[in-house]
Amino acid sequence: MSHALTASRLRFLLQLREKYGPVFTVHLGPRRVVVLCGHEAVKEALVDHAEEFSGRGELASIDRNFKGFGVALANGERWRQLRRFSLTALRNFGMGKRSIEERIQEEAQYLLEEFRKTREKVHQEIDHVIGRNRIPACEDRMKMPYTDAVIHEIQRVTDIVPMGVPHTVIRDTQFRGYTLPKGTNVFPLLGSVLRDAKYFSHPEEFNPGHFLDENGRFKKNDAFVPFSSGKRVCLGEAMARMELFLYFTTVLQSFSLKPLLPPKDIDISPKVSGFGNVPPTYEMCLVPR
Ligand code: HEM
Repeated sequence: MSHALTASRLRFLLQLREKYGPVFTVHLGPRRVVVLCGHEAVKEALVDHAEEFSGRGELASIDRNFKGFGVALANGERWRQLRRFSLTALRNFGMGKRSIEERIQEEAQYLLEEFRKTREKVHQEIDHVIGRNRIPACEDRMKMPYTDAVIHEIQRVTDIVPMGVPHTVIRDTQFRGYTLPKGTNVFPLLGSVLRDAKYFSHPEEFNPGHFLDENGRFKKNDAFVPFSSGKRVCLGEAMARMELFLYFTTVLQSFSLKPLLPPKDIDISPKVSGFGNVPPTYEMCLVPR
């Protein structure tokens, strides 16, 4: 089992889902892991049973360094206090900007080809709402449903944390007729939610229409969970979403993005795919508009 998981973990787990349904158990060596697939199972666990599923599971590759410290990997009272403290700190100081900008740059490049098709409409919306004479502001987002939908779709398709970050149940928990003993690890497969065919009409395609109604207004989608959900939901979500918006509109206000290769020759498959999807690097031209 662990060999198959190393080779292509996510694909393998999704194959098991075909056979066993959206909730099943795998054994990773001595470790029992309950895997959750699709919007309904993930929401039922992380939101409807938020408290029980709020523990952080094991992440061998980084546990060695963190040793249970740090808000993302801590549990129990330490986690509660760190989370409260970090939220307040983020609100007060607006931290985390640099790291998020780096991620945004990667995502923007990853989607270059698909983005080409939608670029014109984003440019039009920017020119109409913001113009060329001032820098974009947070409030503009509400008036720019198409751009907002494009950014949502980029996050959905790039799917940067496809297997979620492991959780544990903090006490014995009844879930869909199963008993999960306290401490059972849980993988919420966020990628399977972001491509849940019940919630996205063309899950494998890049289509901003997934987030627009027939009148072109922004349409929320419950299965949009790149930041996960429930008590462990990404602490930086609000900041990251604002940064994404400001970064994209600021770049596209002044530039057109041009790939160096014909779009059909650009390989957008991730360079590494495990807990994170790491996009390949690209070269492109920023042409002043
Ligand atoms: C596009 C950018 C980002 C994405 C897609 C993302 C995604 C995620 C995901 C999937 C989780 C795991 C949630 C879970 O356990 O179910 C997470 C946790 C977390 N994220 Fe983010 N994140 C992003 C940016 C940020 C930023 C900018 C910050 C800090 C300012 C941040 C801070 C955290 C922290 C502290 C946790 C752990 C929360 C906890 O365990 O209680 N993230 N993020």
